[in-house]
Amino acid sequence: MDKVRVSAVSYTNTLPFLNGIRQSAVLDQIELSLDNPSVCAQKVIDDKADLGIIPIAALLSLPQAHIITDYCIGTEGAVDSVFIFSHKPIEEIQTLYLDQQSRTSNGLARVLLKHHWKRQVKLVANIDEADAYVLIGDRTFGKKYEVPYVYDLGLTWKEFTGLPFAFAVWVSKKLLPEAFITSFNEALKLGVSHPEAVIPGLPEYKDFDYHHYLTSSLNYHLTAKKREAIERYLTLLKGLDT
Ligand SMILES: C=C(O[C@@H]1C=C(C(=O)O)C=C[C@H]1O)C(=O)O
Repeated sequence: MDKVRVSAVSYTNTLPFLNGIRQSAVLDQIELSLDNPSVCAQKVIDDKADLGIIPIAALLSLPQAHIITDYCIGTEGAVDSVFIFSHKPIEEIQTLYLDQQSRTSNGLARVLLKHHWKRQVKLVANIDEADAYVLIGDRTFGKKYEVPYVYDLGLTWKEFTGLPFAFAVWVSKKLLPEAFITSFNEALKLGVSHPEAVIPGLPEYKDFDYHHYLTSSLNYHLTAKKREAIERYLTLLKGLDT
């Protein structure tokens, strides 16, 4: 079998998965690249990767997608790395700047603004012109104490729907061999069973607790409730364009 080209997210949230993969024999069967989430999605869409952990928003562009593992980048509430940061209270914002590295959270911000906060905002191409902006991943670490108004989108989704959330799932366009899928899933299982193992050596951020982030804020299990959340989110996202 040719090596399976895998695109994984280059953020701290994915390190537990990578740790499991690196301890597994499946490592020899893959060619790994690390990309921001938007690029992960594009690589799978363009057949430049066979498997990726891709933003769920991109599932709308991948009708033939197979979600192939029991794991995701998810949360049961506050995720602590997906935010709308704002100069004003959310009730007053008129303009929003989206994160160029994100697909899911950009959509989530738009869904929540419309349906939860009942706001109509204009998307702007320049962050300096925006009342508020979406930011995801490591670039948010420690920043929530520096910005006047901060909205955690995992928490807001939970308040809106009562559901947990999955931001990204492992997806292939073509069905991969069963034996490979089993080994890959086992490797991920190993990695997420000790998420705190990746902490030593990570850069420190003021006011940011990796242990809490990796073991409590993030939740890697793709449960039935998270699958329900994905369906709900995709329906709401599709409705935004009509
Ligand atoms: C929790 C996160 O989940 C992510 C958010 C994504 C998105 O908005 O498209 C995609 C993958 C994940 O990295 C995060 O990046 O902080």
